[in-house]
Amino acid sequence: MQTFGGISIVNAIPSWYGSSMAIDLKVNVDVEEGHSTFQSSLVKTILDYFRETYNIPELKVNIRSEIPQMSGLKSSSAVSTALIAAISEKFGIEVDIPKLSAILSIKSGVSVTGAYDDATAAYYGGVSFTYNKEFKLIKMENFPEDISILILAIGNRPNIDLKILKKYNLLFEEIFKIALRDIITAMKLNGLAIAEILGYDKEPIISALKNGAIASGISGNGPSIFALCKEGDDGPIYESLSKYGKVIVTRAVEIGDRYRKIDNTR
Ligand SMILES: Nc1ncnc2c1ncn2[C@@H]1O[C@H](COP(=O)(O)OP(=O)(O)O)[C@@H](O)[C@H]1O
Ligand SMILES: O=C(O)C1=C[C@@H](OP(=O)(O)O)[C@@H](O)[C@H](O)C1
Repeated sequence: MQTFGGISIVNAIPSWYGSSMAIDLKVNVDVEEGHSTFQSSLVKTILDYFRETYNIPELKVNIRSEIPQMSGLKSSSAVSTALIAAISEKFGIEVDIPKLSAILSIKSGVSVTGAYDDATAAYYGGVSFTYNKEFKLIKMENFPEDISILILAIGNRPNIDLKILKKYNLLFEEIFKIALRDIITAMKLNGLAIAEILGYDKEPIISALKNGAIASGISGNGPSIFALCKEGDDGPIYESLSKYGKVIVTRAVEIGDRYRKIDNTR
């Protein structure tokens, strides 16, 4: 089963309201009967849930991922929705895939709110707007087509105290309201606020903005940085971000792209 990584529009930790967009970094997960030697805490929690609830046999899990881990690019939600989808398809079990992903992400300790915003975007594609406290999908829409997305992909997030974000609930609830009508302004405000609050180096962000980015900031809890620009304007931004590390140029994934790709192979 294929799902997608993503970048943040609004981080859901402060106010439970979150928004995330799917990008073209793919995760593919398949399962077969057998035994896995190593399982991350997230994978183990999902397998245990299905064994205990539906009495399925032991499974070997094969994960192929283009998403750097511990980087704020939604690796955990992409892996968890893809694994839940692969298991439910193999055994004909009907579940709400993004909701179960959120519940088991909290249980396994990899997520604070369950990241239902990330799970819906990872699974359906497009841009999600959610209220994670109630696993409520407020709306989904597509990202503007003529925007390029650059990512300074930085992995191995340092140990940061995420509880501090809760103090800023009113600010992020306001950013979420802005996101409902203006995704790009909200991404910029959210990305800058997260950088300030969590104490990340703002130099690459400032440099991207000076070189023509219409928005730049931290994705998720960081440390990865995104920059957006009009298609064709990416050259100077790419150069400026490259001074700090590996830059990925990617595109937004539209709602239902996964199904269109499957259809194309027929
Ligand atoms: N490619 C992967 N394979 C197995 N488990 C993964 C993978 N990516 C994420 N996870 C699980 O999710 C947890 C959190 O991953 P992380 O990369 O921090 O996610 P995010 O970028 O969504 O914050 C990891 O500690 C691991 O348990
Ligand atoms: O743990 C959580 O509930 C969340 C973690 C963040 O994402 P990352 O895990 O990608 O940092 C955030 O953007 C998301 O809205 C909610």
